[in-house]
Amino acid sequence: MSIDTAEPATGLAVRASGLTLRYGRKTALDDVSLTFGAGVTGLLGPNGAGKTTLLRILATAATPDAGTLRVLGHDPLTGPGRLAVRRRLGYLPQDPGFHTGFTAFEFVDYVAILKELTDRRARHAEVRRVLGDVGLDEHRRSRIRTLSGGMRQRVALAAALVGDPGLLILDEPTVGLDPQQRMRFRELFAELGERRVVLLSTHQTEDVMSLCREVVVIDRGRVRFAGPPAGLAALAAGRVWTGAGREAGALASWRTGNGSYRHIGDPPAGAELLDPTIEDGYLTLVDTPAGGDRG
Ligand SMILES: Nc1ncnc2c1ncn2[C@@H]1O[C@H](COP(=O)(O)OP(=O)(O)OP(=O)(O)O)[C@@H](O)[C@H]1O
Repeated sequence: MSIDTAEPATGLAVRASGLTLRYGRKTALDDVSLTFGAGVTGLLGPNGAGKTTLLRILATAATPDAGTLRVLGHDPLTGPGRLAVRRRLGYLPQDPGFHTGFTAFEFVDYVAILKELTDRRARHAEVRRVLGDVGLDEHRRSRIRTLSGGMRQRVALAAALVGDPGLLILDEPTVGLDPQQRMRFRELFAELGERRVVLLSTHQTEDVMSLCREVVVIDRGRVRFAGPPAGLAALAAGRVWTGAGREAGALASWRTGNGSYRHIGDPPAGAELLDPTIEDGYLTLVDTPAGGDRG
């Protein structure tokens, strides 16, 4: 795929090598190397894994203690490189820091001004376009403080989409959304990923399955997996089975809707094996308490 945001020689949009970031004694990212290009890349990992820290570095909101980085062909660790990346970036942070007295329109317009959209008419048309894309056109005059959590999330996404940036970095964009909206957002992200670079962190393995070309799993600051979603599921091949009751030796076990149990780990001889999902692959990678029961 030819995309104006990727490096012509490699087709890659982001190349990170040896990224390390410490908060005091806590190492949040530990020698992280990864590359990705156009399309939607998912970032999975347990709470505290380092996802937000990594996204903040890629979005030029944090500086690593060590490592090298190329984003859209620029080095964001230099002043000019940082500016060039920021001009082509849409970032949805975990905590967008709204001015809650603003209306949805005013907030997105404010972000559009910061993004250097100077022509008023064209800017307002762009603000209406992105509010429409996230299904908020009717609520554009509502003050943010009066909107629900899911609607605020949509305002934040609209702000990230302003100016049609070549690189979108989205920190848990579907959190707090109802199933209909989540579906709608998946469609939107898939469409954006056709001609843009989209990196999104999520706890939803369904998002990854339905959307992502590549998935990166991080745990305790380190990359544990990088590859296509099917490759993540394949990690659990031969390690998922079903049975009538609990199994103490399983890595994780849970009761499913039909009353049977699904287990991950080393199956006993003669076990009825199941096709693994991405979630199964993920659970074999990240630490789960032995015999962990997810209800
Ligand atoms: N400003 C900070 N000061 C100290 N420690 C921090 C700070 N920010 C993050 N951390 C720690 O760094 C680690 C990585 O945090 P990060 O927010 O990147 O994880 P995450 O994968 O995004 O988690 P979650 O899924 O819960 O959002 C965690 O142990 C966290 O407690």
